[in-house]
Amino acid sequence: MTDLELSFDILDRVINKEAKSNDEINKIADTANNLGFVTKNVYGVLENKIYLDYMIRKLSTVRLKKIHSSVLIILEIGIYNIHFLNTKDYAIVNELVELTKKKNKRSAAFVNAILRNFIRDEEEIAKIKESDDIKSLSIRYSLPEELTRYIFNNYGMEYTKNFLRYINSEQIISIRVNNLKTDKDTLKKTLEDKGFKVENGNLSANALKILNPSGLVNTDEFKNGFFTIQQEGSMKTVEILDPKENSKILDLCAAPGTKTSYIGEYVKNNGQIIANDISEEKLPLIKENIDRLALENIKLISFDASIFKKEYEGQFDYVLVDAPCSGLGVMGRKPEIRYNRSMDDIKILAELQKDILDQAIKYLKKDGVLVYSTCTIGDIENKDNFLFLSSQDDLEVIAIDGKDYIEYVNYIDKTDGFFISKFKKI
Ligand SMILES: C[S@@+](CC[C@H](N)C(=O)[O-])C[C@H]1O[C@@H](n2cnc3c(N)ncnc32)[C@H](O)[C@@H]1O
Repeated sequence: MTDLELSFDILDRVINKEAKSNDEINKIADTANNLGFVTKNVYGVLENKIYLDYMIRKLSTVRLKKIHSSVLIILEIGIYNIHFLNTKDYAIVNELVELTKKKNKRSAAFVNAILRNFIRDEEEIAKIKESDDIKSLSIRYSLPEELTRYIFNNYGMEYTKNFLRYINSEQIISIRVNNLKTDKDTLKKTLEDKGFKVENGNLSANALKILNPSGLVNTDEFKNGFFTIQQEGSMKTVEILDPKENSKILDLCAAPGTKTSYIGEYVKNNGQIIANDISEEKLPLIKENIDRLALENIKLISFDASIFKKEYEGQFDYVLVDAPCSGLGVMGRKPEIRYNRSMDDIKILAELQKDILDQAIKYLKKDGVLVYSTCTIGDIENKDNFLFLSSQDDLEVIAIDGKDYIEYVNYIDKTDGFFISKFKKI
C-alpha cells in the first residue's frame, strides 16, 4: 500500500468511523514507507478540513454533500498536498486518480478535473472571501463556527487568532521524568546520546521537551518506566494538588492514568491512592502505566463519580477531579476533536462536571484539598464551575501563584490549553 493510500484509510476511519487519529497512526508505524508523510497528511487534512472543503466547494459543480465520502477525502488529500505541502507535481494528481478508481471508479474524471483546475487557479480559489471576521477565522483555521465564536466571546480576537494558529502548528511533546527510577539530568543525557533533541520544560521542573519525538516510545527508557509522555499543564495539575506522603488520595476520573501515576511518583510510593473511572474497560490502561512505572499502593475501581458513594464520605486528604470535558485545549494533538464537539455538548459536560464536583466535596476530610482541572478552555466548563465551587459554604479557594485559578494559554505557555483550580474543605 502506498503512503497516500495509508493516509486515505486512516482519514476514512477517523472521519467516518469515529477512530482516533493517534491510535490509527500508531497502528501503521511499521507499515508506512514514510511515517512522517502519512502523519502530515492525516493531521494536515484534519486540521484544515473546513478550509479544504471551502475550496472544493468553489471548484465543484456537485454539492459537497452529494460527493461520495471516499471521493471527498481523496480531494481533501489532493488539495492539502498541493496547497499546504506545495506539491505542484501532476504525479500526485495521477496517484489520487488511480486511488479513486479503486474506491469509486466513476468519480475518477471528476477528481482529475477538480485537482487540475485547482493547480491552474490556486491563488484565487484559496482566497477566503467572508465579511464576518469570525466566519473567516473559522474557515482559515478549520474550527466550526460556533466554537470559534465561543472562543472569541470568551477571550477576544487576539487570543482566538493565536490559539487557532497554535493548534494547527506542530505541537511540542514533553515527558515527565520518573524520579523513582532516574533523574532529569541522567535521562536527558541518555536520550541525547540516542539522538533525541532534549530541552528543559517551560512550566514543570520535572519536564523535558523532546523536539524530535519519533521513536520515543520504542526506547528502553520508556519501556522501563523512566518517563511518561505528558503535557506540562497536565503535570502542573498534580504539582498544584501537591499531595503529601502517607496521605489518602482519590483520583475520581483517572483513565488512562497519566495523573494517577504522577501522584504515585510524587508521594514516592508512600500513599493510599484510589483511581476511579466510569469506564471499566479503561482500567487496564491505568494498570499498564502503574506497572511500567513500578508504582505501588494504587487501587483501581470503577463507578460513576456523579453518584454519591457513602463509604468515601470524609475519607480523603486529597481529591482530584480531572473532569471529562470538551477537550478544546488538546485539539492540537487530537485534531478530530473539533468536529465532534458542539456548544450543546459543552453545556451537558458542564452539568456532569458539577454533579461530579458535588460528590467530590463530600469525600474530603476537614482541611482536605480538592483540585478541579480540565483540558479545555472557555468559561462554561472552567470559570463557571470555579464560581460554583467557590460559592460552596464548606470550601475555601486556595490561590495558585496569587490567582484564583490557572488557565494555561497554548501559544504563550507552549502546552495544551489547561485549567486548574484548588480548594480546601473547611
Ligand atoms: C480527562 S479524562 C481523565 C484523564 C486522566 N485524569 C489522566 O490524566 O490520564 C476524563 C475521564 O473521566 C471519565 N469519566 C467520564 N464520566 C465519568 C463519571 N461520571 N465518573 C467517573 N469517570 C468519568 C472518562 O472515562 C475519562 O477517562
